[in-house]
This record gives sequence, C-alpha cells and structure tokens, in this order.
Amino acid sequence: MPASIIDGRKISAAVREQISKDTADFVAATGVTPHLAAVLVGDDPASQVYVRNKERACEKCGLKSTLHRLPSETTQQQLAELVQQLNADESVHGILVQLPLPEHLDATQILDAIIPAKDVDGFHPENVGLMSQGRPRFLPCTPHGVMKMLEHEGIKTSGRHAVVIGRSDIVGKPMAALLVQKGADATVTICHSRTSDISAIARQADILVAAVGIPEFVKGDMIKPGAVVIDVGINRVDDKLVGDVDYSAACEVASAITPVPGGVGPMTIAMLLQNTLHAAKHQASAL
Ligand SMILES: Nc1nc(=O)c2c([nH]1)NC[C@@H]1CN(c3ccc(C(=O)N[C@@H](CCC(=O)O)C(=O)O)cc3)C=[N+]21
Repeated sequence: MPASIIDGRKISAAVREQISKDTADFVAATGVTPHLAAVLVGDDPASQVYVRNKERACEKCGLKSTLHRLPSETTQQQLAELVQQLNADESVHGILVQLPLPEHLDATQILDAIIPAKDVDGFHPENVGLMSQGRPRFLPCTPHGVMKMLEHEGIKTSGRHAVVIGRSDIVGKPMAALLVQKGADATVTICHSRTSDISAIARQADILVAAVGIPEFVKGDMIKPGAVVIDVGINRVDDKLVGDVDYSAACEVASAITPVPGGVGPMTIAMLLQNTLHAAKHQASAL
C-alpha cells in the first residue's frame, strides 16, 4: 500500500484558523495587534519568497508585519543597530532576521543580539537552553511544526525510535530535543556527515526525519517498511522544489510521508505566527 500523504497545507490551515481566532480575541481584549518585524538583508531570491509568504500569512491571521529590507552591503554595525532599534520598539513583539545572511556578516552575533522575549525563531541561546530543559519559551518553528504534524496525524512517538538526519542548530538538534523530551518520549538517534553507515541506522527508524539539505539524500532502501518519513528539505533543483527524500521511492515503503512542497514548510510559517502571538501576549502581560 502506498504511503499516506501528510498534508502540511491542510494542517497549517487548521492551525492558522485557531491563531486567527486567538489573535482576534487578544486584539479585542488589549487593543494591541501582534507585530512581527522581519529583516531581510540582500536579494537572495529564495529568501524573498519566504519573507513574502510570512508577511502574507501574518496579514491573513490578523497580525501586523513589517519588512525591513537592507542592501547586501549592509555592515555588521548597521544591522546590529537595526536589531537594537527593534528590541527597543514597544510596538514590535517578534523579530526575525532572515537567514542566510550575506557571507561578510556574523549571523551568530546578530541572532544573539535579539532580546530573547522577541526571539520568535527560538534561536537565541537562552531560548535554546529553556527548550532543552523542557521549559520552553519559543520553540524553533520548523521542529515545532513537525511535532504539531505528528500530533495532528495521531502518530505516536512514545517508545519509538526516531532517527534525525542532520545536526543543524535550526532543525536537527532542536528536532532531536523535542522528540526525546518528556511527553514525546521517543528514543532518538542523530546522524550526520561523519556517521558511519547512515543507511543501516536510518533503516531502524520508526520515524525518520530528513534535514540534511541534500536533494533526495534518503533513498527507498534507507527506510524501514511502514516507517513515518518527515522531509524537512527545501532544495531548489532546476527551478523545482525537491526535498531531502527520494519521494516516489519512499512512497512505496513508508506508511506516511510529508511532501515537498506542501509538507513541513507551511507548518514552519504557522508556528512563526503562533510564536509572534505568544510574544505579544507575554509582552502585554509584562506591562
Ligand atoms: N530566521 C529564519 N527563520 C526561518 O524560519 C527561516 C530562515 N530564517 N531562513 C530560511 C528558512 C526556510 N524557511 C521556510 C519556511 C517556509 C517554507 C514554505 O512555506 N515552503 C513551501 C513552498 C514555498 C516555495 O514555493 O518556495 C512548501 O514547502 O510548501 C519554506 C522554507 C524558513 N526559514
């Protein structure tokens, strides 16, 4: 039987529906509109698309978004100054600096400069620490979106072997942290470029998460029959979007799979909106 397709667009729409209601309630109660400030440096075409998608999603859910476009020659200090200005701006609840930044800029220093209370990406070390201790403030959007999808599909994680391929700070590491935490209770293995025999480990997975950034890295023979496959990859190949999983081969082996596009991507955006609303609620109650 071919795999069932986990429809990220549909699940994301359901999540956004709830966010719209919660946002409307919050606005009615406080008179404050949750506000996301996005910062885009340079003219990377993929980043332009993502940022536009985020703005559109904010608008549809009743959140305010402001895009700050800076030229690719922007200096570290100019970017840091903008972040400071957004930190201090009480009308801004969430700050997102779109990655990747141009080579000459130090992304770590910029992300560390965002005050943790506005860090809706969940990348600040304070928020990473809180997540890893199981007392999250902002969860990183992509791994959180994956957990939401699993929950929505009734896919249990407890006691199951989850294998995460990829160890990035943005996806792989936090994904593993969420899967292993109390409540999710998976047994987690992280694979990376130095792992020997990735195929053998991947084949043990009940839940296989591919976050390597290599088009179609995961072949059919790396998947245990009946496994759930989550494809976090967004690779542009000949103007087409391709995941990290050989989708048609995987469909023959897996019990359920997320497509690309239409899988994890839309969930990432929904979680960003949720974090922005959450940020606004916290900042309003702190006044
Ligand atoms: N500070 C920061 N935070 C991020 O969350 C962040 C980032 N930088 N830099 C880039 C990555 C990538 N990312 C995506 C979000 C949504 C889709 C998405 O909605 N994808 C659609 C297709 C979009 C298309 O057609 O290109 C889909 O998969 O169906 C994709 C990718 C967020 N990122």
